[in-house]
Amino acid sequence: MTASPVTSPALVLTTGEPAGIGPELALLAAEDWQGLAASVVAVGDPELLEARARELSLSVTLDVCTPGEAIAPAVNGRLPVWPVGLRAPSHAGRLDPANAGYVLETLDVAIAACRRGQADAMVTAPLHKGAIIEGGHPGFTGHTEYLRDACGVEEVVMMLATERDGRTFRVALATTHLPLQQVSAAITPDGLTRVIRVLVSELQSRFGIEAPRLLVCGLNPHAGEDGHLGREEIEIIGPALTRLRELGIDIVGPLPADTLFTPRHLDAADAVLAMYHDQGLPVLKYAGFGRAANITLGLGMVRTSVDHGTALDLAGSGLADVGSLRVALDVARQMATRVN
Ligand SMILES: NC(=O)c1ccc[n+]([C@@H]2O[C@H](COP(=O)([O-])OP(=O)(O)OC[C@H]3O[C@@H](n4cnc5c(N)ncnc54)[C@H](O)[C@@H]3O)[C@@H](O)[C@H]2O)c1
Ligand SMILES: N[C@H](C(=O)O)[C@H](O)COP(=O)(O)O
Repeated sequence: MTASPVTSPALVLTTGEPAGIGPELALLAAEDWQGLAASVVAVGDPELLEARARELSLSVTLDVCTPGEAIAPAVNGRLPVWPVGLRAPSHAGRLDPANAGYVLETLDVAIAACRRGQADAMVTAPLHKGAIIEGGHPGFTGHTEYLRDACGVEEVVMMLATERDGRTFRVALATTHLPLQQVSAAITPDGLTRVIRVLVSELQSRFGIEAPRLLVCGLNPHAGEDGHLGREEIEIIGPALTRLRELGIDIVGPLPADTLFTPRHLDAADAVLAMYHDQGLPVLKYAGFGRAANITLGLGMVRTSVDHGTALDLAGSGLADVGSLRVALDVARQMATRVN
């Protein structure tokens, strides 16, 4: 059955780590939605949000409502909220792992709303992974993996996107949140094949790119220097890409990562696949920090997030930049408008 396009999607926005900048960014976005053609509801503790609005003299009225009510179109100066109660009092800049369950509950509420079709997309403000782990969830590594498990899918892909010289610059990751020491072992032919299939399929269905061209990074310096500086390119990455090319996927690589991120290569590509977090994301964030969105592909629903973390050093100061949250909201709106 062909899905019908949604013209003004409903977005559910989780407000993230309560001691971080997430709550104030949700309020800042709501002060002026900048014409966002969507309905939006935030998920979080209303008293916390009220307190942050007061402390920062933000002119936002909270409308506390329940998930039973329809999500209302975004109106400047108003923030509808589905209430979730803090587990412990929260102070800007001071983490308390006792609130780990609160943060995860906000995610569960948003996931449930998307899965039952009440929301068309979820947008997440930053959480603090360490606080969740210390709060009794030792296996937690990030939204991406939590959402993968909650949605019951085998593979998801983290992709960050920003605008660069009038084009969209996208960087996806073959591996996400794991120690560097474990990266090489985590790169397998099957894993790479699954990641690239998800990436290609979602670039087609969610972004309307009929035949995406991918650039794939090598893992080692100079893509292994013909095996003299590492053999993953010869034994794992290269053969996996060859098989995918035989299936008709347009892939270039493995290329040396140090020179892949130059206009000559990037201008002809729809996305870059980096082998690990800090191979790809520093480049993307250098190009567009504060103007990028983090997108989880392969969930069967739309999820976007900001390009930054909890910024505990800025929480409560009013100095945090709301730019990336605005981009994350708008990318979610666009994705939910294209496919639902
Ligand atoms: N989407 C997410 O949930 C997400 C994304 C990235 C990091 N994190 C988590 O956030 C926590 C802190 O991570 P970190 O310290 O590496 O990165 P961070 O992004 O919180 O902070 C890095 C630097 O960027 C600045 N910064 C961040 N957001 C900003 C904003 N909106 N405006 C202006 N300056 C901003 C901070 O002040 C700090 O100097 C970690 O637990 C990390 O895992 C979460
Ligand atoms: N890797 C992300 C970044 O650097 O922006 C960040 O840690 C958030 O990841 P999740 O969306 O999985 O929490």
